[in-house]
Amino acid sequence: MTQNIAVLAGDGIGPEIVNEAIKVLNVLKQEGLSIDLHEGLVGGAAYDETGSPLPEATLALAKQADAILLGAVGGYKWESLDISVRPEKGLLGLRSALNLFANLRPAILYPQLADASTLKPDVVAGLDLMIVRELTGGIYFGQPRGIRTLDDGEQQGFNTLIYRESEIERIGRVAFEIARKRGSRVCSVDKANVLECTELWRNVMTRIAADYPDVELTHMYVDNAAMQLVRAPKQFDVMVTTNMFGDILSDCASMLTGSIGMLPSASLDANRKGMYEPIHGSAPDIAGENKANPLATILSAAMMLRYTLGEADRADRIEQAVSRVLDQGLRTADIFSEGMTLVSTSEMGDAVVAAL
Ligand SMILES: NC(=O)C1=CN([C@@H]2O[C@H](COP(=O)(O)OP(=O)(O)OC[C@H]3O[C@@H](n4cnc5c(N)ncnc54)[C@H](O)[C@@H]3O)[C@@H](O)[C@H]2O)C=CC1
Ligand SMILES: CC(C)CC(=O)C(=O)O
Ligand SMILES: [Mg+2]
Repeated sequence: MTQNIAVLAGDGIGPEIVNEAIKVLNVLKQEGLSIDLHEGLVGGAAYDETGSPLPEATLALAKQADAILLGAVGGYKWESLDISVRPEKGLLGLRSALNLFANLRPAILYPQLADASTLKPDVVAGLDLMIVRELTGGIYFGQPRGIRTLDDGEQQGFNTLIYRESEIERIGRVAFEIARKRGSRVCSVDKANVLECTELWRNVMTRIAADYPDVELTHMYVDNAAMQLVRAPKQFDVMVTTNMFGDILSDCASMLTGSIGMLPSASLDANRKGMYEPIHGSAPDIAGENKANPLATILSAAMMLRYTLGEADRADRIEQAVSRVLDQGLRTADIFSEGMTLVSTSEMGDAVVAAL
């Protein structure tokens, strides 16, 4: 049966990087992968065209699709309108509407990129950690929120960090299940010494750990976790954490692998329907220059094949093709080092296609 993929390229470098992932998917399609790609508008591009960053047509397309491939949203032009990423709008609206609560962000060091990592080669060699980030709750969604004017005329900004036990439990179980297939260790990251909401997070993680006696659970405060990530990242197997902590820690972890342009992600609902996107944003500072790294998006397409489309072998092949291209010494600017060959976004995509 043909599976339908909604392709939402978005803004900034979004269309450039998604274009390269589409090239890769089209090669697989030509050799028998049964998928149809359907493009839709999201973010600033959608706002300019329709007046909404998440038009009804896009939401319907995403809901009907078997999987979604997304580039990135946002940019200077739309920042003041806060339209592209806020809850109920744009990207966060999409994640919420589709109940994509489980965000998997693997940080894997390709050995060829050891010299691009911000850490010393012996500290990162063999790095393979999975950040499991809660994606539809926490402070990015909590109510009340806003900016209000106080009686004395001063403005006050406020947000709410809020989690129900059931929200914590379901993301915790995702992390434990993933750990079972990996190194059997979960580190739950919170700020339970200061924030009651994450004290509950810690309690729930401890409670459900009893159902996974084969998995070791540890807890770590987020400030220490940030430090440990850049000190000795190989101590971690699976990290599970809240929406905002996971957002920040995954950007941090990306640099251990050489660049934020290397980290893919899967955002899954309870049935493993998913949206797949690089962890980075729309990079307006380099948009339109054909120099963004498309590998995170290509690797996100591989995750889509593995997690939602049931095509693990083809996912493996994409990952192997990426590895081969790195073996050839091809590097976009963000992962470039002396002696390597500097390539553009589209040249990198072409090279992955050739390696396939
Ligand atoms: N998932 C999404 O759609 C996200 C959207 N955003 C939005 O993106 C816009 C820019 O946000 P920033 O904070 O600048 O974060 P960003 O991730 O877009 O960029 C941060 C830095 O990383 C670089 N970078 C990012 N992706 C790259 C790639 N593939 N290859 C090479 N270099 C890359 C950029 O050039 C920039 O210097 C904002 O409007 C923000 O709201 C930010 C994060 C995620
Ligand atoms: C709208 C933001 C929460 C997007 C982001 O930074 C991310 O998902 O990594
Ligand atoms: Mg982020």
